[in-house]
Amino acid sequence: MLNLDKDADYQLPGSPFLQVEHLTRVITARAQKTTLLNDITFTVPTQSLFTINGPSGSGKSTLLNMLTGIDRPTEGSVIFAGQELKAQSENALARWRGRNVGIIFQFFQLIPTLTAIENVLLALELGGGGNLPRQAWRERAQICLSIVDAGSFAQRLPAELSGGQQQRVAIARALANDPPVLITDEPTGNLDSRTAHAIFTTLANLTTQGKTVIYVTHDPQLASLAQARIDLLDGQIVNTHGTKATITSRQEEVHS
Ligand SMILES: Nc1ncnc2c1ncn2[C@@H]1O[C@H](COP(=O)(O)OP(=O)(O)OP(=O)(O)O)[C@@H](O)[C@H]1O
Repeated sequence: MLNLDKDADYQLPGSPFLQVEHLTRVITARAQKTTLLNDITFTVPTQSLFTINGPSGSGKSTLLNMLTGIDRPTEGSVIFAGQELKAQSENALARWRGRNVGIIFQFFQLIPTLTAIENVLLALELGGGGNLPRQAWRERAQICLSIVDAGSFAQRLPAELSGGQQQRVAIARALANDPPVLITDEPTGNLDSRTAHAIFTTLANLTTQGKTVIYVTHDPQLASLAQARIDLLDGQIVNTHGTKATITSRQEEVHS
């Protein structure tokens, strides 16, 4: 199990929270090899909002699955708060994910028969309650909803909420166990542009509360609002901003 050391250097804003080194993912099917990711190297600064941007098919989801330990690299490594992910067993990775990573999806994936606060409480139940005693969970769930301006929706079912409101509840759910990092896959892809910007701002504000947010999007305009980002194309990094990364196609180190 990965235990985060609250005093370690990676907790300082701007230091690397996540390091991805020479990551390659190759799939072999019927004797044919397909390279989905090719020699990806970058770092995500602690307490930043970091975007991974690229068009459909560029490798964003493949990369996310490596960052969350759902899939394993063919070569290279993912170093999360100083510890390499692939060194752990599947069970240990699943437990680690439950405690350390809040995941937010494009289609919210709230349980339709549970109210907003019950959805957050379920995350506490599944994630062990973030080291809080059970009697403190309801208060914690309400705080998480309030942090993302969803406190007044606590007793509503998902069907009684707009898309943006549902996504706020989903962010509250991701915060429930107080993970240091939130990973979001096209969280605004299903929302109109005004709501998308509001959700982006909400996620960006969480960096001031100690969270590192990794935000995957195909929207270059939203991506450009982030403090740091990489742009992917055909499984390679083609552009980078605000972080140390290697542009694969040119094979050069960039410090910006
Ligand atoms: N299991 C697989 N077998 C073969 N090819 C795959 C597999 N998974 C993904 N791919 C291919 O790898 C490339 C990257 O896919 P990926 O889903 O990571 O892209 P993406 O940027 O997330 O796209 P989108 O924005 O449409 O979700 C695509 O060309 C896809 O067809």
